[in-house]
Amino acid sequence: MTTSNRILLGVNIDHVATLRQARGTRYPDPVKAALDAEEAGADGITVHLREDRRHIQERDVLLLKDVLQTRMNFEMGVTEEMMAFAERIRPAHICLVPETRQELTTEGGLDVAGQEARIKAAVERLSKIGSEVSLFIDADERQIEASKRVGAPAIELHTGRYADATTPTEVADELQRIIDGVNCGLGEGLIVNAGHGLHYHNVEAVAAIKGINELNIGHALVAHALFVGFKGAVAEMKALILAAAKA
Ligand SMILES: CC(=O)[C@@H](O)[C@H](O)COP(=O)(O)O
Ligand SMILES: NCC(=O)COP(=O)(O)O
Repeated sequence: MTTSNRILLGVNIDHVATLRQARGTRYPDPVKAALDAEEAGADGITVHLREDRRHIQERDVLLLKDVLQTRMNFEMGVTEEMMAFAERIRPAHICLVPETRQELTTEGGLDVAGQEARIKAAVERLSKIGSEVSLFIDADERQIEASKRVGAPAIELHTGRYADATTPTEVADELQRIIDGVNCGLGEGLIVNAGHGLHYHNVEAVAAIKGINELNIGHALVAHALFVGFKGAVAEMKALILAAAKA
């Protein structure tokens, strides 16, 4: 079981593309944001190519594939279209996420336990191209154990409920759920990542959980970048999570 306090920052650049798509312009370019993020200390770049293409486009992923110095974490729904695209791109990491067109954002984790055969087949197929496959799931023992059974080497725990919690009791309960999930995942021998809805005011408690490998953060970084620039936003977040992990 890993109890290292080294923690990685995966920078999600989806919402740089959201701004571009809002006007159909060429700017801001998520590829430029990715390169700035790397210069500012990002350990990897996360992109979610949604079925509805509301932010990231194929063009972005193809360019990133050629220019990234770190590694790509490619988030995708479990569809034939995305499986074929991933096989073409061969990203270092693939995170399988649940997806619906109507949702405002990724509202819950992938139901691995409810569709083990389908997810197992996807994990096996994507592992063949050399990608490390992770499953974006709720911090729920049933889902974590199912993730292990389907052969995924990694999981990413959905921190959205923690981020949305409003009362101190709710926040404490949701944080405890994540802590239990991390320990359960590590106990199963999985690499445990976490993300969604993390920002400058709620990230430290999650970064302080021993054994978390990587936090994927996007929306808050893009928002803060409006005021301090993308490099500044990434550097601030990186400093915050490293300090919390060491404390
Ligand atoms: C899976 C995940 O948590 C991120 O990809 C996030 O979903 C990106 O933002 P949107 O959900 O707004 O597309
Ligand atoms: N997988 C979570 C992610 O990549 C970033 O989510 P958010 O910080 O944009 O909510």
